[in-house]
Amino acid sequence: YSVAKVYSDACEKRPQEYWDYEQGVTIDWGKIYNYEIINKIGRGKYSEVFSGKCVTNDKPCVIKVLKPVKMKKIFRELKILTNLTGGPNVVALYDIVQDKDSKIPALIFEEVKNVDFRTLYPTFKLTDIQYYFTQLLIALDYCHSMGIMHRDVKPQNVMIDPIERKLRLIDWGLAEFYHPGVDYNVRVASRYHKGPELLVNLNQYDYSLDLWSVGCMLAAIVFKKEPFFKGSTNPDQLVKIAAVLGTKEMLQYLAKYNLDLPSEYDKIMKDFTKKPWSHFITSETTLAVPEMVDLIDNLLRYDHQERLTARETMNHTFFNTKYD
Ligand SMILES: CN1CCn2c1nc1c(Br)c(Br)c(Br)c(Br)c12
Ligand code: NA
Repeated sequence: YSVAKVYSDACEKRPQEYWDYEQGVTIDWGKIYNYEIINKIGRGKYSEVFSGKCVTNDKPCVIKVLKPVKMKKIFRELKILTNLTGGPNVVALYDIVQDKDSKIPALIFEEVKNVDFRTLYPTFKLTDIQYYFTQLLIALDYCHSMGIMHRDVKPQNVMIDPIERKLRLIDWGLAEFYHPGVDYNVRVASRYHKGPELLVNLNQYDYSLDLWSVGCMLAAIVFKKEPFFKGSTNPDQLVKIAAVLGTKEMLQYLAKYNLDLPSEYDKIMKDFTKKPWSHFITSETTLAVPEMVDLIDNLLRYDHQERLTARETMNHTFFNTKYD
């Protein structure tokens, strides 16, 4: 049994209609003809994404056309977006429209002039990491305080416009409301950013899952290894984590929660010694200052209960140190 260290009552202290998306959502549908598609900018498992224009005010927008999935999942994303929109560094939802014949909903968002992380991150100095990760943590502390886990934090879902120094957390399609004691689906997040809890079927996870993903993002930037844990399959993802955090430590983690190592690991798990973070420091990793290494060490913990919360992370010495 595991309960979130913070914000465990965020949903129960709000009215049922705040978090209960099962009973459907009253959608105030906008007009699809108010929006023009300009071109396709992305496609995912659950959606196709286009740059667009709002014809009433000539403002650029992003149009996320949902692929036909269960209405329950659509209701969940809509409820979460309407609860969070307007919150700090959460992508703003402008409108919800429906394609007449296909009935498929499309979400209209504010546009972020995003620069791809593979291009942007290598340019980061310590001051940029301090600035942008503070903005990301503000978004995460906000959604966690609103009783919502994002569950898909990764560079592809963090839009950054370096000109305006604007950051927006996007893609709330896997986000979920947190209730203590609920067993959640472990098939969430994207492989390289999946927390150990998802890989050992610890279903009663919480907001701290998102902080594992933040740790993965920081380690990849600072140790110049994108992604930091690169599993070829979900089971291999845990092997890659154990190769760094240690196998003995993993077994101690499993024992604490009375979990057995799922059988798919029998043939692939090896007996790894825990690596000190100094193992990843080279003459190239100039960003790996002691405060950053300590921060990563306090995020990349097997045990989700040991990880820093979003608020604790923002208050870590790394963010309060002046680097020239
Ligand atoms: C695949 N790409 C590239 C840029 N970009 C993509 N998906 C986006 C979504 Br969903 C939103 Br909402 C916003 Br805002 C931006 Br910008 C997006
Ligand atoms: Na989105």
